[in-house]
Amino acid sequence: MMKKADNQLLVIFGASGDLTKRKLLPSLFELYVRNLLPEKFRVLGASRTAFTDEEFREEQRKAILDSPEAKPYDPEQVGRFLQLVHYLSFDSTNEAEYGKLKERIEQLQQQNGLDDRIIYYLATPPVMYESVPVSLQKQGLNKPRTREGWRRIIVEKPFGTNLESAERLGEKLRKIFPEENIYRIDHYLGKETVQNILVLRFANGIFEPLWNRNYIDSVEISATETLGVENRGKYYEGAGALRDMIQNHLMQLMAFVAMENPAVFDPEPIRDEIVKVFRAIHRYSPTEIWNDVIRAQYTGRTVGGTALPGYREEKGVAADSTTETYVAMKLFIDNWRWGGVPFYFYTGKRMAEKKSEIVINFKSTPTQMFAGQCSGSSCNKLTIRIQPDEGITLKFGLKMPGAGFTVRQVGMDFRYSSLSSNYLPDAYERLLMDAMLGDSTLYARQDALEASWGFIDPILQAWAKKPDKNLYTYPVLTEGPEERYDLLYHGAGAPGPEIPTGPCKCGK
Ligand SMILES: NC(=O)C1=CN([C@@H]2O[C@H](COP(=O)(O)OP(=O)(O)OC[C@H]3O[C@@H](n4cnc5c(N)ncnc54)[C@H](OP(=O)(O)O)[C@@H]3O)[C@@H](O)[C@H]2O)C=CC1
Ligand SMILES: O=C1O[C@H](COP(=O)(O)O)[C@@H](O)[C@H](O)[C@H]1O
Repeated sequence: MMKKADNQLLVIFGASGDLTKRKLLPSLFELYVRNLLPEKFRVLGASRTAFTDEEFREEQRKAILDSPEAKPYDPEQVGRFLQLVHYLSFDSTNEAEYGKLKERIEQLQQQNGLDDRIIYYLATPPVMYESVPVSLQKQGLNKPRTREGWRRIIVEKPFGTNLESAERLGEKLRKIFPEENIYRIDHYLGKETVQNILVLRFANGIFEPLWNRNYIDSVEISATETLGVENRGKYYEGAGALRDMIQNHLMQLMAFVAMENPAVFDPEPIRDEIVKVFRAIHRYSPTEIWNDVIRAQYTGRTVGGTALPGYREEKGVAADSTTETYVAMKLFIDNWRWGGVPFYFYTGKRMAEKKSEIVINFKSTPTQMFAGQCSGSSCNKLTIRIQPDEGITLKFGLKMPGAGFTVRQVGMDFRYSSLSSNYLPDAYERLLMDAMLGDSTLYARQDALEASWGFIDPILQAWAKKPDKNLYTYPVLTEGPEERYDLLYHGAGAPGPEIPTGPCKCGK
Protein backbone atom coordinates (compact mmCIF):
# COMPACT_ATOMS: atom_id res chain seq x y z
CA MET A 1 0.00 0.00 0.00
CA MET A 2 1.48 3.36 -1.06
CA LYS A 3 1.92 5.98 1.63
CA LYS A 4 -0.33 9.04 1.36
CA ALA A 5 1.00 12.54 1.84
CA ASP A 6 -0.22 14.84 4.61
CA ASN A 7 -3.05 17.19 3.72
CA GLN A 8 -1.89 20.16 1.64
CA LEU A 9 -2.55 22.79 -0.98
CA LEU A 10 -0.88 22.90 -4.42
CA VAL A 11 -0.67 26.36 -6.00
CA ILE A 12 0.13 26.30 -9.73
CA PHE A 13 1.40 29.55 -11.26
CA GLY A 14 0.82 29.69 -15.01
CA ALA A 15 -2.24 27.46 -14.64
CA SER A 16 -3.87 28.51 -17.91
CA GLY A 17 -0.87 27.14 -19.84
CA ASP A 18 -0.02 24.05 -21.82
CA LEU A 19 1.92 22.19 -19.10
CA THR A 20 -0.93 22.40 -16.59
CA LYS A 21 -3.43 21.17 -19.12
CA ARG A 22 -1.37 18.42 -20.72
CA LYS A 23 0.60 17.12 -17.76
CA LEU A 24 -0.16 18.49 -14.30
CA LEU A 25 -3.94 18.16 -14.02
CA PRO A 26 -4.11 14.82 -15.89
CA SER A 27 -1.39 13.44 -13.58
CA LEU A 28 -3.19 14.69 -10.48
CA PHE A 29 -6.35 13.07 -11.80
CA GLU A 30 -4.53 9.72 -12.20
CA LEU A 31 -3.34 10.01 -8.60
CA TYR A 32 -6.94 10.74 -7.57
CA VAL A 33 -8.18 7.65 -9.44
CA ARG A 34 -5.53 5.55 -7.70
CA ASN A 35 -6.51 7.03 -4.34
CA LEU A 36 -3.02 8.44 -3.84
CA LEU A 37 -3.85 12.09 -3.19
CA PRO A 38 -3.81 13.29 0.42
CA GLU A 39 -7.10 12.83 2.29
CA LYS A 40 -7.59 16.58 2.26
CA PHE A 41 -6.19 18.25 -0.80
CA ARG A 42 -6.85 21.31 -2.93
CA VAL A 43 -5.30 22.77 -6.10
CA LEU A 44 -5.29 26.51 -6.73
CA GLY A 45 -4.49 27.51 -10.31
CA ALA A 46 -3.25 31.08 -10.73
CA SER A 47 -2.70 33.03 -13.94
CA ARG A 48 -3.99 36.17 -15.63
CA THR A 49 -6.69 34.68 -17.87
CA ALA A 50 -10.10 35.47 -16.41
CA PHE A 51 -11.72 32.18 -15.39
CA THR A 52 -14.17 31.44 -12.62
CA ASP A 53 -13.53 28.18 -10.74
CA GLU A 54 -16.19 26.56 -12.93
CA GLU A 55 -14.74 27.84 -16.20
CA PHE A 56 -11.26 26.69 -15.25
CA ARG A 57 -12.61 23.25 -14.30
CA GLU A 58 -14.38 23.03 -17.64
CA GLU A 59 -11.10 23.75 -19.48
CA GLN A 60 -9.32 21.07 -17.50
CA ARG A 61 -12.20 18.61 -17.87
CA LYS A 62 -11.92 18.84 -21.65
CA ALA A 63 -8.15 18.49 -21.47
CA ILE A 64 -8.33 15.37 -19.30
CA LEU A 65 -11.06 13.69 -21.33
CA ASP A 66 -9.85 14.68 -24.80
CA SER A 67 -6.09 14.28 -24.44
CA PRO A 68 -4.50 11.79 -26.86
CA GLU A 69 -3.24 9.77 -23.87
CA ALA A 70 -6.65 9.75 -22.15
CA LYS A 71 -8.00 6.38 -21.08
CA PRO A 72 -11.73 5.76 -21.10
CA TYR A 73 -12.26 7.83 -17.96
CA ASP A 74 -15.56 8.12 -16.15
CA PRO A 75 -16.68 11.77 -16.72
CA GLU A 76 -18.38 11.79 -13.32
CA GLN A 77 -15.16 10.79 -11.63
CA VAL A 78 -13.39 13.58 -13.51
CA GLY A 79 -16.09 15.96 -12.25
CA ARG A 80 -15.60 14.82 -8.64
CA PHE A 81 -11.84 15.29 -8.94
CA LEU A 82 -12.27 18.78 -10.37
CA GLN A 83 -14.19 19.85 -7.27
CA LEU A 84 -10.75 19.85 -5.62
CA VAL A 85 -9.53 22.42 -8.15
CA HIS A 86 -9.90 26.21 -7.81
CA TYR A 87 -8.72 29.20 -9.76
CA LEU A 88 -7.51 32.72 -9.09
CA SER A 89 -7.21 35.26 -11.85
CA PHE A 90 -3.95 36.93 -10.93
CA ASP A 91 -0.95 38.64 -12.49
CA SER A 92 2.11 37.18 -10.85
CA THR A 93 4.34 39.96 -12.16
CA ASN A 94 2.38 42.47 -10.10
CA GLU A 95 3.48 42.43 -6.44
CA ALA A 96 0.33 44.23 -5.36
CA GLU A 97 -1.71 41.17 -6.30
CA TYR A 98 0.01 38.83 -3.83
CA GLY A 99 -2.24 40.07 -1.03
CA LYS A 100 -5.16 38.68 -3.02
CA LEU A 101 -3.31 35.37 -3.40
CA LYS A 102 -2.64 35.20 0.34
CA GLU A 103 -6.32 35.77 1.13
CA ARG A 104 -7.42 33.07 -1.26
CA ILE A 105 -4.88 30.60 0.11
CA GLU A 106 -6.02 31.20 3.68
CA GLN A 107 -9.64 30.92 2.68
CA LEU A 108 -9.06 27.56 0.97
CA GLN A 109 -7.08 26.28 3.94
CA GLN A 110 -9.82 27.25 6.39
CA GLN A 111 -12.76 26.09 4.30
CA ASN A 112 -11.18 22.70 3.64
CA GLY A 113 -9.50 22.01 6.97
CA LEU A 114 -6.00 22.07 5.48
CA ASP A 115 -2.93 22.47 7.63
CA ASP A 116 -0.40 25.04 6.59
CA ARG A 117 1.38 22.97 3.95
CA ILE A 118 1.78 24.44 0.49
CA ILE A 119 3.57 23.44 -2.70
CA TYR A 120 4.10 26.23 -5.21
CA TYR A 121 4.53 25.00 -8.78
CA LEU A 122 6.19 27.41 -11.20
CA ALA A 123 4.63 26.58 -14.57
CA THR A 124 5.12 30.10 -15.85
CA PRO A 125 7.53 31.42 -18.46
CA PRO A 126 11.07 31.03 -17.01
CA VAL A 127 11.58 34.81 -16.71
CA MET A 128 9.22 34.63 -13.72
CA TYR A 129 11.13 31.91 -11.82
CA GLU A 130 12.95 34.61 -9.83
CA SER A 131 10.21 37.22 -9.45
CA VAL A 132 7.43 34.93 -8.20
CA PRO A 133 9.45 33.62 -5.20
CA VAL A 134 10.56 37.18 -4.35
CA SER A 135 6.94 38.36 -4.32
CA LEU A 136 5.88 35.33 -2.25
CA GLN A 137 8.55 36.25 0.28
CA LYS A 138 7.38 39.85 0.50
CA GLN A 139 3.95 38.62 1.56
CA GLY A 140 5.48 36.12 4.00
CA LEU A 141 4.09 33.30 1.87
CA ASN A 142 7.43 31.46 1.75
CA LYS A 143 7.38 30.48 5.44
CA PRO A 144 4.87 28.27 7.25
CA ARG A 145 2.89 29.78 10.12
CA THR A 146 2.90 26.60 12.19
CA ARG A 147 5.50 24.08 13.35
CA GLU A 148 4.04 21.20 11.35
CA GLY A 149 3.61 23.40 8.27
CA TRP A 150 5.99 23.71 5.32
CA ARG A 151 6.42 25.46 1.98
CA ARG A 152 7.93 23.66 -1.02
CA ILE A 153 8.55 25.03 -4.49
CA ILE A 154 8.73 23.07 -7.74
CA VAL A 155 10.65 24.78 -10.51
CA GLU A 156 10.16 23.71 -14.10
CA LYS A 157 12.92 23.58 -16.64
CA PRO A 158 14.83 25.41 -17.99
CA PHE A 159 16.75 26.02 -14.79
CA GLY A 160 19.00 28.73 -16.19
CA THR A 161 20.39 29.00 -19.68
CA ASN A 162 24.04 28.66 -18.69
CA LEU A 163 26.17 28.19 -15.59
CA GLU A 164 25.98 31.79 -14.50
CA SER A 165 22.20 32.11 -14.74
CA ALA A 166 21.69 28.73 -13.06
CA GLU A 167 23.93 29.83 -10.17
CA ARG A 168 22.09 33.13 -9.88
CA LEU A 169 18.67 31.49 -9.88
CA GLY A 170 19.82 28.91 -7.34
CA GLU A 171 21.20 31.60 -5.08
CA LYS A 172 18.01 33.66 -5.24
CA LEU A 173 15.78 30.68 -4.52
CA ARG A 174 17.91 29.52 -1.60
CA LYS A 175 17.50 32.92 0.06
CA ILE A 176 13.75 32.35 0.03
CA PHE A 177 13.31 28.59 0.45
CA PRO A 178 15.69 26.12 2.13
CA GLU A 179 17.51 23.91 -0.39
CA GLU A 180 15.63 20.80 0.78
CA ASN A 181 12.32 22.47 -0.12
CA ILE A 182 13.36 23.38 -3.68
CA TYR A 183 12.33 20.74 -6.23
CA ARG A 184 13.95 21.21 -9.64
CA ILE A 185 12.10 19.02 -12.04
CA ASP A 186 13.71 16.80 -14.65
CA HIS A 187 10.83 14.72 -15.93
CA TYR A 188 13.12 11.97 -17.22
CA LEU A 189 13.85 11.05 -13.61
CA GLY A 190 10.12 10.47 -13.13
CA LYS A 191 10.07 7.78 -15.82
CA GLU A 192 9.63 4.27 -14.44
CA THR A 193 12.26 2.88 -16.80
CA VAL A 194 14.83 5.42 -15.69
CA GLN A 195 14.33 4.57 -12.03
CA ASN A 196 14.72 0.94 -12.97
CA ILE A 197 18.34 1.57 -14.00
CA LEU A 198 19.17 1.95 -10.32
CA VAL A 199 17.33 -1.25 -9.41
CA LEU A 200 18.90 -3.18 -12.28
CA ARG A 201 22.36 -2.11 -11.14
CA PHE A 202 22.02 -2.18 -7.38
CA ALA A 203 19.54 -4.99 -6.76
CA ASN A 204 21.42 -7.56 -8.85
CA GLY A 205 24.86 -9.02 -8.22
CA ILE A 206 25.54 -10.12 -11.78
CA PHE A 207 26.06 -6.75 -13.45
CA GLU A 208 28.40 -5.00 -11.06
CA PRO A 209 31.54 -7.06 -11.86
CA LEU A 210 31.09 -6.23 -15.55
CA TRP A 211 30.04 -2.60 -15.11
CA ASN A 212 33.37 -0.90 -15.78
CA ARG A 213 36.08 -0.09 -18.30
CA ASN A 214 37.41 -3.67 -18.27
CA TYR A 215 34.27 -5.11 -19.83
CA ILE A 216 32.35 -2.21 -21.31
CA ASP A 217 33.43 -0.91 -24.68
CA SER A 218 31.09 2.07 -24.99
CA VAL A 219 27.76 3.44 -23.81
CA GLU A 220 25.16 5.09 -26.03
CA ILE A 221 22.44 7.30 -24.62
CA SER A 222 19.87 8.66 -27.02
CA ALA A 223 16.53 10.40 -27.15
CA THR A 224 15.08 11.05 -30.57
CA GLU A 225 11.70 12.52 -31.43
CA THR A 226 9.57 12.62 -34.54
CA LEU A 227 7.89 15.86 -33.52
CA GLY A 228 9.42 19.19 -34.41
CA VAL A 229 9.34 22.28 -32.23
CA GLU A 230 5.53 22.52 -32.60
CA ASN A 231 4.30 25.77 -31.05
CA ARG A 232 7.45 26.25 -28.94
CA GLY A 233 9.59 27.82 -31.67
CA LYS A 234 10.26 30.95 -29.65
CA TYR A 235 11.43 29.05 -26.58
CA TYR A 236 13.42 26.59 -28.67
CA GLU A 237 15.28 29.33 -30.54
CA GLY A 238 16.88 30.38 -27.26
CA ALA A 239 17.43 26.81 -26.12
CA GLY A 240 18.45 24.30 -28.82
CA ALA A 241 18.93 20.58 -28.35
CA LEU A 242 22.03 20.88 -26.14
CA ARG A 243 20.19 22.89 -23.48
CA ASP A 244 16.77 21.34 -24.05
CA MET A 245 17.72 17.66 -23.81
CA ILE A 246 21.40 17.03 -23.10
CA GLN A 247 22.20 19.35 -20.19
CA ASN A 248 19.37 17.79 -18.20
CA HIS A 249 17.78 14.55 -19.41
CA LEU A 250 20.67 12.76 -21.13
CA MET A 251 23.15 13.78 -18.48
CA GLN A 252 20.85 12.51 -15.75
CA LEU A 253 20.55 9.18 -17.58
CA MET A 254 24.33 9.03 -17.79
CA ALA A 255 24.60 9.70 -14.06
CA PHE A 256 22.34 6.73 -13.26
CA VAL A 257 24.40 4.48 -15.54
CA ALA A 258 27.77 5.69 -14.30
CA MET A 259 27.33 6.47 -10.59
CA GLU A 260 28.73 4.44 -7.71
CA ASN A 261 26.27 2.79 -5.38
CA PRO A 262 25.01 5.18 -2.71
CA ALA A 263 25.71 4.07 0.84
CA VAL A 264 21.96 4.07 1.50
CA PHE A 265 19.00 4.63 -0.79
CA ASP A 266 18.18 8.14 0.42
CA PRO A 267 17.95 11.39 -1.53
CA GLU A 268 21.20 12.99 -0.41
CA PRO A 269 23.56 10.00 -0.85
CA ILE A 270 22.07 9.37 -4.30
CA ARG A 271 22.40 12.99 -5.32
CA ASP A 272 25.98 13.04 -3.97
CA GLU A 273 26.88 10.22 -6.34
CA ILE A 274 25.23 12.02 -9.28
CA VAL A 275 27.31 15.14 -8.64
CA LYS A 276 30.50 13.08 -8.50
CA VAL A 277 29.80 11.74 -11.99
CA PHE A 278 29.16 15.20 -13.43
CA ARG A 279 32.32 16.54 -11.85
CA ALA A 280 34.37 13.67 -13.29
CA ILE A 281 33.30 14.30 -16.90
CA HIS A 282 36.33 15.13 -19.00
CA ARG A 283 36.16 18.82 -19.95
CA TYR A 284 36.59 19.30 -23.70
CA SER A 285 39.61 21.16 -24.99
CA PRO A 286 38.73 23.73 -27.70
CA THR A 287 39.81 21.21 -30.37
CA GLU A 288 37.78 18.40 -28.85
CA ILE A 289 34.63 20.50 -28.98
CA TRP A 290 34.88 20.65 -32.76
CA ASN A 291 35.93 17.01 -33.09
CA ASP A 292 33.59 15.35 -30.67
CA VAL A 293 30.38 17.39 -30.76
CA ILE A 294 28.28 17.96 -33.82
CA ARG A 295 25.04 19.82 -34.30
CA ALA A 296 22.47 20.03 -37.05
CA GLN A 297 19.10 21.43 -38.06
CA TYR A 298 16.25 19.64 -39.79
CA THR A 299 15.38 20.74 -43.28
CA GLY A 300 11.99 20.45 -44.96
CA ARG A 301 10.88 17.81 -47.43
CA THR A 302 7.70 16.28 -48.74
CA VAL A 303 6.68 13.00 -47.15
CA GLY A 304 3.68 11.08 -48.48
CA GLY A 305 2.47 14.13 -50.37
CA THR A 306 2.71 16.41 -47.32
CA ALA A 307 5.24 19.22 -47.29
CA LEU A 308 6.97 19.18 -43.90
CA PRO A 309 8.68 22.44 -42.95
CA GLY A 310 12.33 22.66 -42.01
CA TYR A 311 13.34 24.20 -38.69
CA ARG A 312 13.99 27.62 -40.22
CA GLU A 313 10.43 27.67 -41.59
CA GLU A 314 8.80 26.95 -38.22
CA LYS A 315 6.71 29.60 -36.45
CA GLY A 316 8.80 31.72 -34.08
CA VAL A 317 12.10 30.65 -35.70
CA ALA A 318 14.45 33.05 -37.50
CA ALA A 319 14.98 32.40 -41.22
CA ASP A 320 18.74 32.38 -40.61
CA SER A 321 18.63 30.60 -37.26
CA THR A 322 21.69 28.63 -36.18
CA THR A 323 19.93 26.93 -33.26
CA GLU A 324 20.61 23.19 -33.33
CA THR A 325 17.76 20.67 -33.36
CA TYR A 326 20.18 17.73 -33.28
CA VAL A 327 23.32 17.04 -31.27
CA ALA A 328 25.62 14.03 -31.26
CA MET A 329 28.62 13.95 -29.01
CA LYS A 330 31.29 11.74 -27.53
CA LEU A 331 32.41 12.25 -23.95
CA PHE A 332 34.46 10.54 -21.28
CA ILE A 333 34.28 10.21 -17.55
CA ASP A 334 37.72 10.53 -16.04
CA ASN A 335 37.53 8.11 -13.15
CA TRP A 336 38.73 4.59 -12.39
CA ARG A 337 35.49 2.91 -13.36
CA TRP A 338 35.02 4.64 -16.70
CA GLY A 339 38.37 6.03 -17.86
CA GLY A 340 38.68 5.59 -21.65
CA VAL A 341 35.10 4.36 -22.20
CA PRO A 342 33.35 6.65 -24.67
CA PHE A 343 29.80 7.71 -23.86
CA TYR A 344 27.87 8.69 -26.97
CA PHE A 345 24.89 11.03 -26.70
CA TYR A 346 22.55 11.80 -29.52
CA THR A 347 19.26 13.59 -29.57
CA GLY A 348 17.19 15.34 -32.18
CA LYS A 349 13.80 16.59 -33.18
CA ARG A 350 11.98 15.54 -36.34
CA MET A 351 13.90 12.30 -36.63
CA ALA A 352 12.82 8.95 -38.03
CA GLU A 353 11.70 7.50 -34.69
CA LYS A 354 10.54 8.55 -31.24
CA LYS A 355 12.84 6.54 -29.04
CA SER A 356 14.88 6.97 -25.87
CA GLU A 357 17.29 4.27 -24.87
CA ILE A 358 20.59 3.37 -23.27
CA VAL A 359 22.84 0.79 -24.88
CA ILE A 360 25.75 -0.75 -22.99
CA ASN A 361 28.15 -2.29 -25.53
CA PHE A 362 30.35 -4.93 -23.93
CA LYS A 363 33.79 -5.84 -25.22
CA SER A 364 33.84 -8.89 -27.45
CA THR A 365 35.92 -12.02 -27.08
CA PRO A 366 39.61 -11.61 -27.99
CA THR A 367 39.41 -14.30 -30.70
CA GLN A 368 36.66 -15.71 -32.89
CA MET A 369 36.52 -19.50 -33.16
CA PHE A 370 33.03 -20.13 -34.55
CA ALA A 371 31.39 -19.53 -37.89
CA GLY A 372 29.08 -16.56 -37.71
CA GLN A 373 30.59 -15.44 -34.42
CA CYS A 374 30.13 -11.80 -33.76
CA SER A 375 33.10 -9.49 -33.43
CA GLY A 376 33.23 -5.84 -32.57
CA SER A 377 31.55 -3.85 -29.89
CA SER A 378 27.88 -4.62 -30.40
CA CYS A 379 27.92 -8.41 -29.95
CA ASN A 380 26.99 -8.42 -26.32
CA LYS A 381 24.86 -5.49 -25.53
CA LEU A 382 22.39 -4.55 -22.89
CA THR A 383 19.70 -2.23 -24.19
CA ILE A 384 17.55 -0.35 -21.70
CA ARG A 385 14.51 0.94 -23.57
CA ILE A 386 13.26 4.05 -21.77
CA GLN A 387 10.43 4.51 -24.28
CA PRO A 388 8.54 3.19 -26.20
CA ASP A 389 8.21 -0.59 -25.72
CA GLU A 390 9.72 -0.09 -22.28
CA GLY A 391 12.02 -2.93 -21.29
CA ILE A 392 15.49 -4.40 -21.30
CA THR A 393 17.21 -6.73 -23.78
CA LEU A 394 20.50 -8.58 -23.43
CA LYS A 395 22.06 -9.71 -26.69
CA PHE A 396 24.54 -12.57 -27.00
CA GLY A 397 25.59 -15.35 -29.40
CA LEU A 398 24.27 -18.94 -29.22
CA LYS A 399 24.77 -22.05 -31.27
CA MET A 400 22.36 -22.69 -34.12
CA PRO A 401 20.77 -26.14 -33.74
CA GLY A 402 22.24 -28.94 -35.88
CA ALA A 403 25.63 -29.88 -37.22
CA GLY A 404 28.69 -27.73 -36.75
CA PHE A 405 29.09 -24.72 -34.55
CA THR A 406 27.46 -21.75 -36.16
CA VAL A 407 26.66 -18.84 -33.97
CA ARG A 408 23.56 -16.74 -34.04
CA GLN A 409 22.87 -13.55 -32.06
CA VAL A 410 19.83 -13.81 -29.82
CA GLY A 411 18.13 -11.40 -27.47
CA MET A 412 16.88 -12.11 -23.95
CA ASP A 413 14.04 -9.72 -23.46
CA PHE A 414 12.07 -8.21 -20.62
CA ARG A 415 9.05 -6.08 -21.53
CA TYR A 416 7.08 -3.99 -19.06
CA SER A 417 3.98 -4.78 -21.09
CA SER A 418 4.28 -8.44 -20.08
CA LEU A 419 4.01 -7.68 -16.37
CA SER A 420 0.60 -8.64 -14.99
CA SER A 421 -0.03 -5.05 -13.95
CA ASN A 422 1.42 -3.09 -16.80
CA TYR A 423 0.31 0.36 -15.73
CA LEU A 424 3.22 2.73 -16.29
CA PRO A 425 2.57 6.02 -14.52
CA ASP A 426 3.39 9.23 -16.31
CA ALA A 427 6.61 10.83 -15.05
CA TYR A 428 4.69 13.81 -13.66
CA GLU A 429 2.52 11.52 -11.50
CA ARG A 430 5.55 10.12 -9.75
CA LEU A 431 7.26 13.48 -9.40
CA LEU A 432 4.18 15.28 -8.06
CA MET A 433 3.58 12.47 -5.62
CA ASP A 434 7.21 12.59 -4.41
CA ALA A 435 7.06 16.36 -3.89
CA MET A 436 3.87 15.95 -1.86
CA LEU A 437 5.62 13.33 0.26
CA GLY A 438 8.78 15.43 0.60
CA ASP A 439 11.01 13.00 -1.28
CA SER A 440 13.48 14.85 -3.50
CA THR A 441 15.47 11.83 -4.72
CA LEU A 442 14.20 12.21 -8.28
CA TYR A 443 14.69 15.96 -8.44
CA ALA A 444 17.89 17.70 -9.47
CA ARG A 445 20.06 19.29 -6.80
CA GLN A 446 21.66 22.69 -7.34
CA ASP A 447 25.26 21.44 -7.25
CA ALA A 448 24.47 18.78 -9.86
CA LEU A 449 22.89 21.38 -12.11
CA GLU A 450 25.90 23.62 -11.78
CA ALA A 451 28.27 20.75 -12.52
CA SER A 452 26.32 19.82 -15.65
CA TRP A 453 26.19 23.44 -16.84
CA GLY A 454 29.93 23.64 -16.15
CA PHE A 455 30.45 20.89 -18.70
CA ILE A 456 27.97 22.32 -21.24
CA ASP A 457 28.98 26.00 -21.04
CA PRO A 458 32.25 25.79 -23.02
CA ILE A 459 30.40 24.12 -25.90
CA LEU A 460 27.78 26.87 -25.93
CA GLN A 461 30.50 29.50 -25.84
CA ALA A 462 32.43 27.91 -28.71
CA TRP A 463 29.25 27.67 -30.79
CA ALA A 464 28.31 31.26 -30.01
CA LYS A 465 31.68 32.41 -31.33
CA LYS A 466 31.36 30.38 -34.55
CA PRO A 467 27.61 29.99 -35.13
CA ASP A 468 27.93 28.17 -38.47
CA LYS A 469 30.87 25.88 -37.75
CA ASN A 470 29.95 22.18 -37.62
CA LEU A 471 26.29 23.08 -38.09
CA TYR A 472 24.94 20.46 -40.48
CA THR A 473 21.50 19.59 -41.78
CA TYR A 474 19.30 16.49 -41.99
CA PRO A 475 16.02 16.08 -43.81
CA VAL A 476 12.99 15.73 -41.52
CA LEU A 477 12.15 12.20 -40.40
CA THR A 478 15.62 10.78 -41.01
CA GLU A 479 18.43 9.45 -38.81
CA GLY A 480 20.34 12.72 -38.53
CA PRO A 481 23.20 14.33 -40.46
CA GLU A 482 25.60 12.11 -42.41
CA GLU A 483 28.53 13.90 -40.79
CA ARG A 484 27.85 12.13 -37.52
CA TYR A 485 29.66 9.06 -38.84
CA ASP A 486 32.96 10.75 -39.64
CA LEU A 487 33.17 13.32 -36.98
CA LEU A 488 31.97 11.37 -34.07
CA TYR A 489 32.94 7.81 -34.53
CA HIS A 490 36.08 7.90 -36.61
CA GLY A 491 37.17 11.49 -37.03
CA ALA A 492 38.67 12.04 -33.62
CA GLY A 493 41.48 9.56 -34.13
CA ALA A 494 40.16 6.94 -31.74
CA PRO A 495 38.63 3.76 -33.12
CA GLY A 496 34.96 4.17 -32.37
CA PRO A 497 32.32 1.50 -31.92
CA GLU A 498 30.03 0.52 -34.71
CA ILE A 499 27.82 3.38 -35.72
CA PRO A 500 25.23 3.53 -32.96
CA THR A 501 22.21 4.32 -35.12
CA GLY A 502 23.11 1.75 -37.75
CA PRO A 503 21.96 -1.84 -37.84
CA CYS A 504 24.06 -4.39 -35.97
CA LYS A 505 26.53 -6.00 -38.39
CA CYS A 506 26.45 -9.25 -36.45
CA GLY A 507 23.34 -10.74 -38.01
CA LYS A 508 20.11 -11.25 -36.13
N1 LIG B 1 4.63 22.51 -21.95
C1 LIG B 1 5.53 21.58 -21.70
O1 LIG B 1 5.41 20.42 -22.13
C2 LIG B 1 6.72 21.87 -20.86
C3 LIG B 1 6.89 23.12 -20.26
N2 LIG B 1 7.97 23.36 -19.47
C4 LIG B 1 8.14 24.64 -18.81
O2 LIG B 1 7.01 24.93 -18.02
C5 LIG B 1 6.69 26.31 -18.05
C6 LIG B 1 5.28 26.48 -18.55
O3 LIG B 1 5.21 25.96 -19.85
P1 LIG B 1 3.89 26.00 -20.72
O4 LIG B 1 2.72 25.65 -19.89
O5 LIG B 1 4.19 25.22 -21.93
O6 LIG B 1 3.84 27.53 -21.10
P2 LIG B 1 2.56 28.36 -21.55
O7 LIG B 1 3.07 29.56 -22.24
O8 LIG B 1 1.58 27.50 -22.23
O9 LIG B 1 1.91 28.77 -20.17
C7 LIG B 1 2.51 29.68 -19.28
C8 LIG B 1 1.43 30.35 -18.51
O10 LIG B 1 2.01 31.36 -17.71
C9 LIG B 1 1.06 32.38 -17.59
N3 LIG B 1 1.65 33.69 -17.46
C10 LIG B 1 2.39 34.36 -18.34
N4 LIG B 1 2.66 35.57 -17.85
C11 LIG B 1 2.04 35.63 -16.65
C12 LIG B 1 1.89 36.64 -15.67
N5 LIG B 1 2.46 37.83 -15.84
N6 LIG B 1 1.20 36.38 -14.55
C13 LIG B 1 0.61 35.18 -14.37
N7 LIG B 1 0.70 34.21 -15.27
C14 LIG B 1 1.40 34.43 -16.40
C15 LIG B 1 0.23 32.39 -18.84
O11 LIG B 1 -1.13 32.47 -18.47
P3 LIG B 1 -1.92 33.85 -18.54
O12 LIG B 1 -1.69 34.42 -19.88
O13 LIG B 1 -3.31 33.40 -18.27
O14 LIG B 1 -1.35 34.67 -17.43
C16 LIG B 1 0.42 31.01 -19.43
O15 LIG B 1 -0.75 30.28 -19.43
C17 LIG B 1 7.73 26.94 -18.98
O16 LIG B 1 8.73 27.50 -18.22
C18 LIG B 1 8.27 25.79 -19.79
O17 LIG B 1 9.61 26.00 -20.14
C19 LIG B 1 8.89 22.38 -19.23
C20 LIG B 1 8.79 21.14 -19.79
C21 LIG B 1 7.72 20.78 -20.67
O1 LIG C 1 11.97 18.39 -21.72
C1 LIG C 1 11.68 18.12 -22.87
O2 LIG C 1 11.37 16.85 -23.18
C2 LIG C 1 10.57 16.58 -24.32
C3 LIG C 1 10.75 15.09 -24.61
O3 LIG C 1 10.24 14.37 -23.52
P1 LIG C 1 9.75 12.87 -23.72
O4 LIG C 1 9.33 12.48 -22.36
O5 LIG C 1 8.64 12.90 -24.72
O6 LIG C 1 10.92 12.10 -24.22
C4 LIG C 1 10.97 17.41 -25.50
O7 LIG C 1 10.02 17.23 -26.54
C5 LIG C 1 11.00 18.86 -25.13
O8 LIG C 1 11.48 19.63 -26.22
C6 LIG C 1 11.88 19.08 -23.95
O9 LIG C 1 11.74 20.43 -23.50
